[in-house]
Amino acid sequence: MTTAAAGAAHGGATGAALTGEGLHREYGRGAAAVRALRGVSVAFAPGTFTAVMGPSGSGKTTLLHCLAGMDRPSRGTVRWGDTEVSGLPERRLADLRRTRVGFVFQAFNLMPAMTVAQNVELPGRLAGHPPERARVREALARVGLAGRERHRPGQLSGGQQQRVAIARALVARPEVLFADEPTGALDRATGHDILDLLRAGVDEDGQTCVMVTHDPVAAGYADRVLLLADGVLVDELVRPTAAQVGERLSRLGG
Ligand SMILES: Nc1ncnc2c1ncn2[C@@H]1O[C@H](COP(=O)(O)OP(=O)(O)OP(=O)(O)O)[C@@H](O)[C@H]1O
Repeated sequence: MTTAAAGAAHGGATGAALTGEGLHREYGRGAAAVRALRGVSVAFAPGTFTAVMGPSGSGKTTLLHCLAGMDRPSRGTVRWGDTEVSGLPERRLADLRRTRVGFVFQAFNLMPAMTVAQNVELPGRLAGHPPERARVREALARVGLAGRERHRPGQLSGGQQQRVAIARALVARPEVLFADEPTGALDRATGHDILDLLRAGVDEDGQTCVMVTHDPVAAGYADRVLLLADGVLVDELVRPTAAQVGERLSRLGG
């Protein structure tokens, strides 16, 4: 399957892999209320890599969590392909989340007492659907960790641990991979390896990837950069250089 065909297979009627429409997210009430998102509408085409940037507190993580079904918008809708997920009951949402989206965090969030293979299997096992051994091996090979199945996270470098986390996120073959500062805990060279890996997933497998980052160089790996300020989408840059991103970001005070 070509990248375009793989991507199209993941899209909904609108052609988008993921859409957020009129997203608002308020925390707290009354005078103490924080309006983290104030009407964000955005669509992500299948097989594209998008970076979300903006000053600290602009709502990047809140947006990612709402789009990934880890948090619920106060208003607005989220769709994965054609499926509207923002109004689903928690259990149904949890089931869908397990198969349709993957999430990678800055802190790799691996279980130190478990082997690499057990970590990759864990989300499926907890949900009562452990992935087949061959799938786990394949996911680890895809991130360059073939043969490391029996190692413990503590025996791996930070970059290798993040690769395990990516394999864990990809083993269920999700339509969208979300990453929140995936290189934030890594040195620059290791960070580039991880970004190369995310980029290859998009180019070679048709993966749709949405990544929050503070780093203009990391954003330079994306096809598109969304800029948030004060809970509002203020700009969109297509295939920007790191210098363009840095310049635009500094104008926003980021
Ligand atoms: N659980 C919460 N309760 C109350 N306020 C929250 C909560 N989570 C986030 N906020 C507030 O919502 C706003 C947006 O936060 P968010 O973490 O989405 O921003 P961000 O752009 O990801 O920030 P950073 O770059 O610093 O990680 C901030 O003002 C934050 O303090």
